[in-house]
Amino acid sequence: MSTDEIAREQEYVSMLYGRLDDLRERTARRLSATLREDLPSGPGDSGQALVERDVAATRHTRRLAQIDAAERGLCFGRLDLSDGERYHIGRIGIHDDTGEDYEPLLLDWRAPAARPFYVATGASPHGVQRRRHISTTGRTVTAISDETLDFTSADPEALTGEAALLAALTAGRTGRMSDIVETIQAEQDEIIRSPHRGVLVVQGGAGTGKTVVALHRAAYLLYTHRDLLERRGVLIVGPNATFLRYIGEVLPSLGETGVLLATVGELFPGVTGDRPEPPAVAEVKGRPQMADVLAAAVRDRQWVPDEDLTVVHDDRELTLSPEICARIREQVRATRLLHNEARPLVVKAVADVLTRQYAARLGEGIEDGDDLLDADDLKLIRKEMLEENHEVWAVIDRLWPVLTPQRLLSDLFAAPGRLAAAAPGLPGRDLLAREPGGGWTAADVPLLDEAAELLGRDERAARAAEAAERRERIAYAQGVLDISEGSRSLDVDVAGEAEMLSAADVIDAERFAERHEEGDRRGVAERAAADRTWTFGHVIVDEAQELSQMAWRMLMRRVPTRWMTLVGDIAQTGHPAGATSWRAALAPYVGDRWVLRTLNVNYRMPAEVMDVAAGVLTLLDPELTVPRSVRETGESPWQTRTDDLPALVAAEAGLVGEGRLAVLVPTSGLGEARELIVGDRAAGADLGDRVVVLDVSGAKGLEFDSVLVVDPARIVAESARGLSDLYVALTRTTRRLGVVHDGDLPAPLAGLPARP
Ligand SMILES: Nc1ncnc2c1ncn2[C@@H]1O[C@H](COP(=O)(O)OP(=O)(O)OP(=O)(O)O)[C@@H](O)[C@H]1O
Repeated sequence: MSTDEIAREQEYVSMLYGRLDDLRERTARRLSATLREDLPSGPGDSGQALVERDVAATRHTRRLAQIDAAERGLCFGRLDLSDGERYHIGRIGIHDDTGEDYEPLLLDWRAPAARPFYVATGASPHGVQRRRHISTTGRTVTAISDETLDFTSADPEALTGEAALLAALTAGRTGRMSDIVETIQAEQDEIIRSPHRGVLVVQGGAGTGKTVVALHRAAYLLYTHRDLLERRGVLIVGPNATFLRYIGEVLPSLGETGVLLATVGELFPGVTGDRPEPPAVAEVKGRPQMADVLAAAVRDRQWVPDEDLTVVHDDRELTLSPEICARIREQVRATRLLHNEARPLVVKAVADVLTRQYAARLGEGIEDGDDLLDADDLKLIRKEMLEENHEVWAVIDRLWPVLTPQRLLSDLFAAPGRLAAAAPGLPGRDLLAREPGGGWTAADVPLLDEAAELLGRDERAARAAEAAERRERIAYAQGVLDISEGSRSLDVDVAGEAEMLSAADVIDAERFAERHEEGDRRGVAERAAADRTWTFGHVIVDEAQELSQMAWRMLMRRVPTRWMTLVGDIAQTGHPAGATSWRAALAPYVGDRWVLRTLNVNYRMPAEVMDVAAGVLTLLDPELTVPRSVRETGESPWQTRTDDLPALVAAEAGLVGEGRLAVLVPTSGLGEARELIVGDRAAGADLGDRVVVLDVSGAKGLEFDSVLVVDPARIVAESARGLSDLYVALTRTTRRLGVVHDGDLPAPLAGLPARP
């Protein structure tokens, strides 16, 4: 490329950076003006004004974040169209606001007009004559590469911007995923921009870009449907916390914040499902039958005694017979109210029975005793009974206890009798037995969510919690007013200051607290994370094949519109409760109403590694398509037997220089391997480190410059879906692959050459 051409692009790119600087400065000025704005002091106005000011400040802050995120690689492409038009493509849109026409100077990559940059081919040029990739370092243009689109280049398998793509794919890994806006491929673009408003399933082999495509789809949808999605939020579900950290920077680098990233174990507010548990137990908990088990467990807590229950009120013994208890239970159940919501009816029914009995006792032996008390007297007796008699409440609590999801579940797991009653025919039921306490597992979380659905709100507790929260807010507001009052007295020596009204003069703590309630200032993601009943605008699930049926039920409740993007690979299912077919996993929720897209090009592994992984894939399922690699490295995967793993690891780490090395070991040997290699059983999972030691489930979705797979035969033998785990392990590398064993190699690895 001629230096003149680079100089011309440099001029344009410098102009764009100049505009970006202007934009940044203007937005920062707007933000500070908004924050300095005086609020009206009239009592009725300031609440609304405060909310409006917050909305404007949030908008400016977000815009500033987007501008900052666009600094690196602001402009990366140019389209020359056959009609003579020319567009530069970049991370955000910039318009010429000095002229009348508001000409686009830079097209946001997500704008419809930018699409040909990703999808135009010789066979289908979309009006494009030339596509140019512009590389920059800082604000300096360092290279330009052009593709001319004509029918002589009509290869259907052609890659878009091959040089730029290969440069991205061969770059060393950093332990963090990067965005791919500069090199999105046509098959990926189709998914990112899909207009489908229901369930979109993206099936793709290892390394086909499912994760990165899902994240860019989130950015695209936020751009295209900003109003809706900023209000309702976008949820991205990933397989584990390490993975969420790995992908955590992609959306911020595209200027998008405020998306909630969570694992299934984090979707029940107030609980973190991170207690370890054997896969066989998680499998039982993930079965769809658990929904019936929980429903039965709730019914089981609605008790009818075998014998009379007695309570003493005012020295008189009152009884509730089993028949009366059964009748109350049937009548209350017939209302079909949820358990906690129905409890006030039980309270009322029990109190009525006991009050009538008590009144009858009072009247015993007195002529016309039945009519001794009028309705008001009965009301008073009932009130006293409920306010003062703990025995009455103890009986109600036995007949129909207030249940939290946590209490229902821990009581169920702790009592074999309760388990047997709720799950009479459930194979593997005994595996569920567990002492109370000790935290929750990821598989417990969908069960807690299901239980919350079955139990409903305990109105009294909810009102008490709301009242407590309100008292706290008022106390806080009082504190704020006290401070403003205090600081005023410090400032009075300024002339005329004493005449100024302070907040405390015009508003009391309670009203001040109310104002703060009006606009909940937390971001959408934060509010959604704290609210179990929040429903999202869009939900993206990565490694979706790993979700159990109970987890699907929970997720579906979070997105009643079913607008979801599910990405995964059926061949990589490792969890024993995970999916073996998309159809089976989704049928209960959407029937056949879902759309499938596949990704077939493997961007991660070189062909040499893919060849080895393909052997495992074919064994797993001969029907599955082997993804096509886009490059070769000339480095063959190898195998070795060694007693000195640390020395091997050190040698391999030396070969990848600044890159990342992962040692993947069987789960049962994880602590031992970490001790051996990094000197600490609890360390070795920090992706910022040059060497990490993980088991296969911990490496799901991640990638490294080099991978050592240790004891593959044990990896296969140990896990529920052994070959799938081996496939995952072999497909984590972008460059080098070594297999370490003690003489026992799974068949597809038997032909590997010895370590050079
Ligand atoms: N168009 C692209 N341009 C540059 N890099 C890409 C492109 N598509 C994918 N990649 C890179 O390929 C690698 C694999 O992508 P990703 O992790 O999204 O694949 P995956 O299908 O989720 O893999 P797996 O299922 O094996 O975890 C990543 O490094 C990603 O950045």
